[in-house]
Amino acid sequence: MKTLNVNLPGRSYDILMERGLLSRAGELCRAALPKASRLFVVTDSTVGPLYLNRIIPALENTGFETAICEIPAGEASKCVEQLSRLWECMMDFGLTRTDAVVALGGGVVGDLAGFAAATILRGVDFVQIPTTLLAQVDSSVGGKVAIDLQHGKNLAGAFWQPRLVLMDPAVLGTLDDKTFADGMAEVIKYGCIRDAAFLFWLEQHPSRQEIMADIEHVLYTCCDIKRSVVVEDERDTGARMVLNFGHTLGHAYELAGHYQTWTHGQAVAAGMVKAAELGVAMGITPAGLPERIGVLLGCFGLPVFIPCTHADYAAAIGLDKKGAGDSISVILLEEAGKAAAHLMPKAKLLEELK
Ligand SMILES: NC(=O)c1ccc[n+]([C@@H]2O[C@H](COP(=O)([O-])OP(=O)(O)OC[C@H]3O[C@@H](n4cnc5c(N)ncnc54)[C@H](O)[C@@H]3O)[C@@H](O)[C@H]2O)c1
Ligand SMILES: O=C(O)C(=O)C[C@@H](O)[C@H](O)[C@H](O)COP(=O)(O)O
Ligand SMILES: [Zn+2]
Repeated sequence: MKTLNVNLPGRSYDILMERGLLSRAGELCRAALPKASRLFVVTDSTVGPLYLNRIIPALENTGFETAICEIPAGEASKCVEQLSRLWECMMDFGLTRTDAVVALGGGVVGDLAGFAAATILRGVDFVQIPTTLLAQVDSSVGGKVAIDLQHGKNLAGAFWQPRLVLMDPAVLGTLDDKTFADGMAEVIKYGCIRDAAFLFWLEQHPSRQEIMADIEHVLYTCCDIKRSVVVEDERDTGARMVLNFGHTLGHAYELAGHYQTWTHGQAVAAGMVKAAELGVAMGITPAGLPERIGVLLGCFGLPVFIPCTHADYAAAIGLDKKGAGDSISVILLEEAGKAAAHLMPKAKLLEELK
């Protein structure tokens, strides 16, 4: 089993990766949650029918009492109505402060269940069991939990670290190609921002089949980068901002498509290419890098361009959490494998996007 530790003071936790780990969820949750007797399992309408029959017996066989809450699959569930439904169901179940929440699903389930855990009874423990590639390489690690508001993406949330992250790469076998590709957008992001050798390795393995043949290497590399960045800057005030490469513009594309036309992974893909082009125009990113990233994204069927109005760009820039007054930190590539935040006036960024 591969293990990484997210070493944060008072809330350090392990990320465990191994094929077949789902069946060992009971013993592993028991070790991480010694005081818990009840586990509130949140999943979605696609993942539940696929994997609950393995998780629930594993949890109950180690003495946990469980309740299940299934949300409709999809981004629309990252909303205040589903959050409130989870809160009420947790109270129906009799959840106490020593109990815990289990998020079994993709980034939507993890973000929503994590925020419910952060807020119910002023905070209970939670465990992430990510089932998409995106959730395994990114959203299950680092403690950003949130829901979307009508104004925009992830606008109500918290920093609330899980007690344990359990990754079973075997579950990726049931993903459709489009959802697998969404995860590849974030995988490619890690190569762009922190690891030129990994970016090169991805270029030598440009298909789902080749990635899956070495999936433990991919999960470990991405989670190790995320772990190191989060440990340096848990609250996203400096170093962590590089994880947002492609996201300011990506969130604009998600907003422009009302969170239905473009998935998060697709929007981030196009956002990374646009941010790289912006970097070239500003003399920060080497020429040719946007095309290089675009070719790799294209190998997985990800979009390299998404049309967006000036008004949608303006709205997303105004809501971006990297904003400070009239300025915003824009994440640009200084070379392949090296990203940095550049503070600039929001008006100048908007001008550059014209
Ligand atoms: N918290 C963070 O740090 C962070 C990081 C990146 C993304 N996110 C958020 O994550 C969300 C996107 O996550 P996502 O791409 O996992 O989307 P998702 O959770 O909507 O999952 C995508 C689809 O795959 C299905 N699915 C999940 N696991 C499956 C499996 N093993 N087999 C078959 N189908 C499966 C789901 O039911 C859903 O229909 C966005 O809301 C994004 O903002 C958060
Ligand atoms: O963990 C982070 O930090 C990230 O920025 C990871 C992103 O991939 C993720 O999409 C995150 O949810 C974006 O957060 P936000 O602060 O831009 O809402
Ligand atoms: Zn993201």
